[in-house]
Amino acid sequence: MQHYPVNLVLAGRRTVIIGGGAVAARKCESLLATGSRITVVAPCLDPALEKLCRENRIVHESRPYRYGDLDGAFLVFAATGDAAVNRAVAEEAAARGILADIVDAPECSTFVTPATVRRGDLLITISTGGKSPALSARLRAELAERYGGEYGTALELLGAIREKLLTEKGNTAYNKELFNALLDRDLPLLLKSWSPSVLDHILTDIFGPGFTLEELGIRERETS
Ligand SMILES: C[C@@]1(CC(=O)O)c2cc3[nH]c(cc4nc(cc5[nH]c(cc(n2)[C@H]1CCC(=O)O)[C@@](C)(CC(=O)O)[C@@H]5CCC(=O)O)C(CC(=O)O)=C4CCC(=O)O)c(CCC(=O)O)c3CC(=O)O
Ligand SMILES: NC(=O)C1=CN([C@@H]2O[C@H](COP(=O)(O)OP(=O)(O)OC[C@H]3O[C@@H](n4cnc5c(N)ncnc54)[C@H](O)[C@@H]3O)[C@@H](O)[C@H]2O)C=CC1
Repeated sequence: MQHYPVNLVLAGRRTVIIGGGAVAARKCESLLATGSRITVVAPCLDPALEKLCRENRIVHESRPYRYGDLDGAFLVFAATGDAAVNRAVAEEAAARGILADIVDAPECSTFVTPATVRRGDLLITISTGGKSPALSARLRAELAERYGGEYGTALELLGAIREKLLTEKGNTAYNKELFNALLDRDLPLLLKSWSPSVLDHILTDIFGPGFTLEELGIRERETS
Protein backbone atom coordinates (compact mmCIF):
# COMPACT_ATOMS: atom_id res chain seq x y z
CA MET A 1 0.00 0.00 0.00
CA GLN A 2 1.30 3.44 -0.94
CA HIS A 3 1.11 6.36 1.49
CA TYR A 4 0.13 9.86 0.39
CA PRO A 5 2.54 12.55 1.63
CA VAL A 6 1.22 15.75 3.23
CA ASN A 7 2.72 18.44 5.48
CA LEU A 8 0.28 19.21 8.29
CA VAL A 9 -0.35 22.69 9.74
CA LEU A 10 -0.56 22.05 13.49
CA ALA A 11 -0.09 25.52 15.02
CA GLY A 12 -2.68 25.98 17.77
CA ARG A 13 -4.17 22.52 17.13
CA ARG A 14 -4.24 19.85 19.80
CA THR A 15 -2.05 16.75 19.58
CA VAL A 16 -2.56 13.98 22.12
CA ILE A 17 0.20 11.45 22.76
CA ILE A 18 -0.79 8.37 24.75
CA GLY A 19 2.35 6.94 26.37
CA GLY A 20 5.41 8.76 27.66
CA GLY A 21 8.44 6.62 26.74
CA ALA A 22 11.32 7.04 24.31
CA VAL A 23 9.14 6.74 21.21
CA ALA A 24 6.63 9.31 22.53
CA ALA A 25 9.55 11.64 23.33
CA ARG A 26 10.88 11.38 19.76
CA LYS A 27 7.49 12.17 18.24
CA CYS A 28 7.05 15.05 20.69
CA GLU A 29 10.38 16.63 19.82
CA SER A 30 9.50 17.13 16.16
CA LEU A 31 5.94 18.21 17.02
CA LEU A 32 7.10 21.07 19.25
CA ALA A 33 8.47 23.16 16.37
CA THR A 34 5.02 23.16 14.74
CA GLY A 35 3.34 25.15 17.54
CA SER A 36 0.88 22.34 18.25
CA ARG A 37 -0.65 22.20 21.77
CA ILE A 38 0.63 18.86 23.04
CA THR A 39 -0.90 16.74 25.80
CA VAL A 40 0.84 13.55 26.94
CA VAL A 41 -1.21 10.99 28.85
CA ALA A 42 0.98 8.46 30.72
CA PRO A 43 1.52 7.27 34.28
CA CYS A 44 5.30 7.68 33.83
CA LEU A 45 7.39 10.08 31.71
CA ASP A 46 10.74 9.64 29.92
CA PRO A 47 13.32 12.22 31.26
CA ALA A 48 13.17 14.24 28.00
CA LEU A 49 9.38 14.58 28.35
CA GLU A 50 9.71 15.39 32.09
CA LYS A 51 11.92 18.30 31.15
CA LEU A 52 9.42 19.58 28.56
CA CYS A 53 6.70 19.31 31.17
CA ARG A 54 8.72 21.31 33.75
CA GLU A 55 9.28 23.98 31.06
CA ASN A 56 5.49 24.08 30.46
CA ARG A 57 5.97 23.17 26.81
CA ILE A 58 3.65 20.16 27.08
CA VAL A 59 0.72 19.27 29.32
CA HIS A 60 1.03 15.97 31.20
CA GLU A 61 -1.93 13.91 32.45
CA SER A 62 -0.25 11.58 34.91
CA ARG A 63 -2.45 8.48 34.62
CA PRO A 64 -3.29 5.63 32.23
CA TYR A 65 -5.29 6.30 29.07
CA ARG A 66 -9.08 6.34 29.31
CA TYR A 67 -11.77 6.75 26.66
CA GLY A 68 -12.41 10.47 26.10
CA ASP A 69 -8.72 11.52 26.20
CA LEU A 70 -8.86 12.22 22.47
CA ASP A 71 -11.61 14.82 22.90
CA GLY A 72 -10.68 17.93 20.87
CA ALA A 73 -7.56 16.34 19.35
CA PHE A 74 -6.58 16.99 15.74
CA LEU A 75 -3.78 14.39 15.78
CA VAL A 76 -3.09 11.37 17.97
CA PHE A 77 -0.13 9.09 18.71
CA ALA A 78 -0.64 5.79 20.55
CA ALA A 79 2.85 5.08 21.92
CA THR A 80 2.39 2.96 25.05
CA GLY A 81 4.23 -0.34 25.41
CA ASP A 82 0.84 -2.06 25.79
CA ALA A 83 -0.59 -3.30 22.47
CA ALA A 84 -4.15 -3.56 23.84
CA VAL A 85 -4.10 0.06 25.04
CA ASN A 86 -2.72 1.20 21.68
CA ARG A 87 -5.58 -0.65 19.91
CA ALA A 88 -8.14 1.02 22.19
CA VAL A 89 -6.69 4.41 21.25
CA ALA A 90 -6.93 3.43 17.56
CA GLU A 91 -10.62 2.62 18.05
CA GLU A 92 -11.40 5.91 19.79
CA ALA A 93 -9.55 7.83 17.07
CA ALA A 94 -11.46 5.96 14.35
CA ALA A 95 -14.80 6.62 16.09
CA ARG A 96 -14.00 10.36 16.30
CA GLY A 97 -12.40 10.62 12.82
CA ILE A 98 -9.03 11.76 14.21
CA LEU A 99 -5.76 11.01 12.37
CA ALA A 100 -3.83 8.47 14.44
CA ASP A 101 -0.33 6.95 14.39
CA ILE A 102 -0.41 3.67 16.31
CA VAL A 103 3.34 3.20 16.72
CA ASP A 104 3.33 -0.58 17.14
CA ALA A 105 0.64 -1.24 14.53
CA PRO A 106 0.98 0.53 11.18
CA GLU A 107 -2.00 -1.49 9.92
CA CYS A 108 -4.27 0.27 12.48
CA SER A 109 -2.82 3.74 11.74
CA THR A 110 -4.21 6.47 9.51
CA PHE A 111 -0.75 8.04 9.14
CA VAL A 112 2.89 7.17 9.87
CA THR A 113 5.76 9.49 10.80
CA PRO A 114 8.61 9.98 8.31
CA ALA A 115 12.22 10.61 9.29
CA THR A 116 13.00 14.31 8.83
CA VAL A 117 15.83 16.72 8.07
CA ARG A 118 14.95 20.37 8.79
CA ARG A 119 16.99 23.34 7.65
CA GLY A 120 14.91 26.37 8.55
CA ASP A 121 11.72 26.03 6.51
CA LEU A 122 13.28 23.38 4.27
CA LEU A 123 11.81 20.02 5.22
CA ILE A 124 13.11 16.76 3.74
CA THR A 125 11.17 13.64 4.72
CA ILE A 126 11.88 9.95 4.19
CA SER A 127 9.47 7.07 4.48
CA THR A 128 9.61 3.37 3.65
CA GLY A 129 5.89 2.60 3.82
CA GLY A 130 6.56 1.14 7.28
CA LYS A 131 8.87 -1.55 5.82
CA SER A 132 12.14 -0.40 7.40
CA PRO A 133 12.34 2.53 9.85
CA ALA A 134 16.05 1.69 10.21
CA LEU A 135 16.55 2.49 6.52
CA SER A 136 14.62 5.76 6.95
CA ALA A 137 16.94 6.69 9.85
CA ARG A 138 20.04 5.80 7.81
CA LEU A 139 18.94 7.88 4.81
CA ARG A 140 18.05 10.75 7.14
CA ALA A 141 21.62 10.73 8.52
CA GLU A 142 23.06 10.71 4.98
CA LEU A 143 20.85 13.58 3.82
CA ALA A 144 21.66 15.57 6.98
CA GLU A 145 25.36 15.38 6.02
CA ARG A 146 24.66 16.36 2.43
CA TYR A 147 22.25 19.26 3.13
CA GLY A 148 23.72 21.51 5.84
CA GLY A 149 22.59 24.80 7.40
CA GLU A 150 23.51 26.67 4.21
CA TYR A 151 20.37 25.22 2.62
CA GLY A 152 18.24 26.93 5.27
CA THR A 153 19.97 30.23 4.48
CA ALA A 154 19.57 29.64 0.74
CA LEU A 155 15.85 29.18 1.31
CA GLU A 156 15.66 32.36 3.44
CA LEU A 157 17.38 34.27 0.67
CA LEU A 158 15.26 32.79 -2.14
CA GLY A 159 12.10 33.49 -0.12
CA ALA A 160 13.13 37.11 0.50
CA ILE A 161 13.98 37.66 -3.19
CA ARG A 162 10.74 36.03 -4.28
CA GLU A 163 8.63 38.16 -1.95
CA LYS A 164 10.31 41.34 -3.19
CA LEU A 165 9.98 40.34 -6.85
CA LEU A 166 6.34 39.33 -6.52
CA THR A 167 5.52 42.54 -4.66
CA GLU A 168 7.40 44.80 -7.02
CA LYS A 169 7.17 43.06 -10.41
CA GLY A 170 4.88 40.04 -10.38
CA ASN A 171 6.08 38.47 -13.66
CA THR A 172 6.45 34.83 -12.62
CA ALA A 173 7.69 33.30 -15.92
CA TYR A 174 10.56 35.76 -15.92
CA ASN A 175 11.21 35.11 -12.21
CA LYS A 176 11.69 31.40 -12.89
CA GLU A 177 14.61 32.17 -15.21
CA LEU A 178 16.14 34.48 -12.62
CA PHE A 179 15.86 31.93 -9.82
CA ASN A 180 17.40 29.24 -12.02
CA ALA A 181 20.26 31.61 -12.90
CA LEU A 182 20.98 32.02 -9.18
CA LEU A 183 20.63 28.29 -8.42
CA ASP A 184 22.97 27.48 -11.35
CA ARG A 185 25.71 29.31 -9.43
CA ASP A 186 25.41 26.76 -6.57
CA LEU A 187 23.82 29.20 -4.14
CA PRO A 188 24.15 26.98 -1.01
CA LEU A 189 27.90 26.57 -1.60
CA LEU A 190 28.28 30.33 -2.07
CA LEU A 191 26.45 30.91 1.20
CA LYS A 192 28.58 28.34 3.00
CA SER A 193 31.77 30.18 2.08
CA TRP A 194 30.03 33.50 2.98
CA SER A 195 31.67 36.28 1.03
CA PRO A 196 29.15 39.16 1.11
CA SER A 197 30.84 41.15 -1.67
CA VAL A 198 30.81 38.15 -4.05
CA LEU A 199 27.21 37.32 -3.15
CA ASP A 200 26.05 40.93 -3.53
CA HIS A 201 27.72 41.13 -6.92
CA ILE A 202 25.92 38.00 -8.16
CA LEU A 203 22.58 39.04 -6.66
CA THR A 204 22.58 42.52 -8.16
CA ASP A 205 23.86 41.14 -11.43
CA ILE A 206 20.84 38.83 -11.71
CA PHE A 207 18.10 40.79 -9.93
CA GLY A 208 19.26 44.42 -10.18
CA PRO A 209 19.78 47.09 -7.52
CA GLY A 210 18.03 46.67 -4.15
CA PHE A 211 18.85 42.97 -3.91
CA THR A 212 21.96 42.94 -1.71
CA LEU A 213 22.09 40.60 1.29
CA GLU A 214 21.63 43.53 3.66
CA GLU A 215 18.66 44.91 1.74
CA LEU A 216 17.10 41.43 1.76
CA GLY A 217 17.74 41.06 5.50
CA ILE A 218 20.05 38.02 5.24
CA ARG A 219 22.82 37.63 7.81
CA GLU A 220 25.58 35.06 8.18
CA ARG A 221 24.40 33.56 11.49
CA GLU A 222 21.65 31.79 9.56
CA THR A 223 24.19 29.56 7.79
CA SER A 224 25.02 27.55 10.92
C1 LIG B 1 5.26 2.58 10.81
C2 LIG B 1 6.02 3.56 11.73
C3 LIG B 1 4.95 4.20 12.59
C4 LIG B 1 5.40 5.48 13.27
O1 LIG B 1 6.05 5.38 14.30
O2 LIG B 1 5.08 6.55 12.74
C5 LIG B 1 7.05 2.87 12.59
C6 LIG B 1 6.84 1.68 13.24
C7 LIG B 1 7.78 0.91 13.94
N1 LIG B 1 9.08 1.26 14.15
C8 LIG B 1 9.73 0.23 14.78
C9 LIG B 1 11.12 0.19 15.07
C10 LIG B 1 12.04 1.22 14.88
N2 LIG B 1 11.74 2.54 14.59
C11 LIG B 1 12.87 3.25 14.48
C12 LIG B 1 12.98 4.64 14.20
C13 LIG B 1 12.01 5.43 13.62
N3 LIG B 1 10.74 5.04 13.29
C14 LIG B 1 10.12 5.98 12.54
C15 LIG B 1 8.88 5.83 11.94
C16 LIG B 1 8.06 4.71 11.90
N4 LIG B 1 8.19 3.64 12.69
C17 LIG B 1 6.88 4.60 10.99
C18 LIG B 1 7.30 4.11 9.60
C19 LIG B 1 8.37 4.98 8.94
C20 LIG B 1 8.82 4.43 7.63
O3 LIG B 1 7.95 4.19 6.75
O4 LIG B 1 10.04 4.24 7.42
C21 LIG B 1 11.02 7.16 12.31
C22 LIG B 1 11.44 7.14 10.84
C23 LIG B 1 10.38 8.51 12.56
C24 LIG B 1 10.04 8.79 14.02
O5 LIG B 1 9.64 7.92 14.78
O6 LIG B 1 10.20 9.97 14.37
C25 LIG B 1 12.21 6.87 13.28
C26 LIG B 1 13.60 7.23 12.75
C27 LIG B 1 13.93 8.61 13.22
C28 LIG B 1 15.31 9.02 12.82
O7 LIG B 1 16.30 8.54 13.40
O8 LIG B 1 15.38 9.87 11.93
C29 LIG B 1 13.98 2.38 14.72
C30 LIG B 1 15.43 2.80 14.61
C31 LIG B 1 15.94 3.44 15.88
O9 LIG B 1 15.26 3.43 16.91
O10 LIG B 1 17.11 3.90 15.80
C32 LIG B 1 13.46 1.11 14.98
C33 LIG B 1 14.25 -0.20 15.22
C34 LIG B 1 14.77 -0.73 13.89
C35 LIG B 1 13.70 -1.21 12.92
O11 LIG B 1 12.80 -1.96 13.32
O12 LIG B 1 13.78 -0.79 11.74
C36 LIG B 1 8.78 -0.80 15.04
C37 LIG B 1 9.11 -2.12 15.71
C38 LIG B 1 9.04 -1.93 17.23
C39 LIG B 1 9.39 -3.19 17.98
O13 LIG B 1 10.20 -3.99 17.50
O14 LIG B 1 8.83 -3.34 19.08
C40 LIG B 1 7.55 -0.37 14.53
C41 LIG B 1 6.23 -1.10 14.55
C42 LIG B 1 6.03 -1.93 13.31
O15 LIG B 1 6.77 -1.79 12.32
O16 LIG B 1 5.12 -2.78 13.36
N1 LIG C 1 7.16 3.54 15.84
C1 LIG C 1 8.37 3.55 16.29
O1 LIG C 1 9.17 4.38 15.87
C2 LIG C 1 8.77 2.55 17.32
C3 LIG C 1 7.80 1.88 18.00
N2 LIG C 1 8.12 1.04 19.01
C4 LIG C 1 6.97 0.51 19.78
O2 LIG C 1 6.49 1.67 20.55
C5 LIG C 1 6.01 1.27 21.82
C6 LIG C 1 6.58 2.19 22.92
O3 LIG C 1 7.99 2.10 22.93
P1 LIG C 1 8.87 2.88 24.04
O4 LIG C 1 8.55 4.32 24.03
O5 LIG C 1 10.27 2.47 23.82
O6 LIG C 1 8.29 2.20 25.38
P2 LIG C 1 8.51 2.57 26.91
O7 LIG C 1 8.31 1.33 27.68
O8 LIG C 1 9.76 3.38 27.07
O9 LIG C 1 7.32 3.57 27.23
C7 LIG C 1 6.00 3.17 27.36
C8 LIG C 1 5.23 4.34 27.93
O10 LIG C 1 3.83 4.02 27.93
C9 LIG C 1 3.27 4.39 29.17
N3 LIG C 1 2.07 3.59 29.42
C10 LIG C 1 1.98 2.29 29.76
N4 LIG C 1 0.67 1.94 29.90
C11 LIG C 1 -0.06 3.05 29.63
C12 LIG C 1 -1.44 3.34 29.61
N5 LIG C 1 -2.36 2.40 29.89
N6 LIG C 1 -1.84 4.59 29.29
C13 LIG C 1 -0.93 5.55 29.00
N7 LIG C 1 0.40 5.33 29.00
C14 LIG C 1 0.82 4.10 29.31
C15 LIG C 1 4.39 4.18 30.17
O11 LIG C 1 4.17 4.93 31.36
C16 LIG C 1 5.58 4.69 29.39
O12 LIG C 1 5.66 6.09 29.51
C17 LIG C 1 6.36 -0.19 21.94
O13 LIG C 1 5.13 -0.88 21.72
C18 LIG C 1 7.31 -0.52 20.83
O14 LIG C 1 7.05 -1.80 20.29
C19 LIG C 1 9.41 0.85 19.38
C20 LIG C 1 10.45 1.46 18.70
C21 LIG C 1 10.19 2.35 17.59
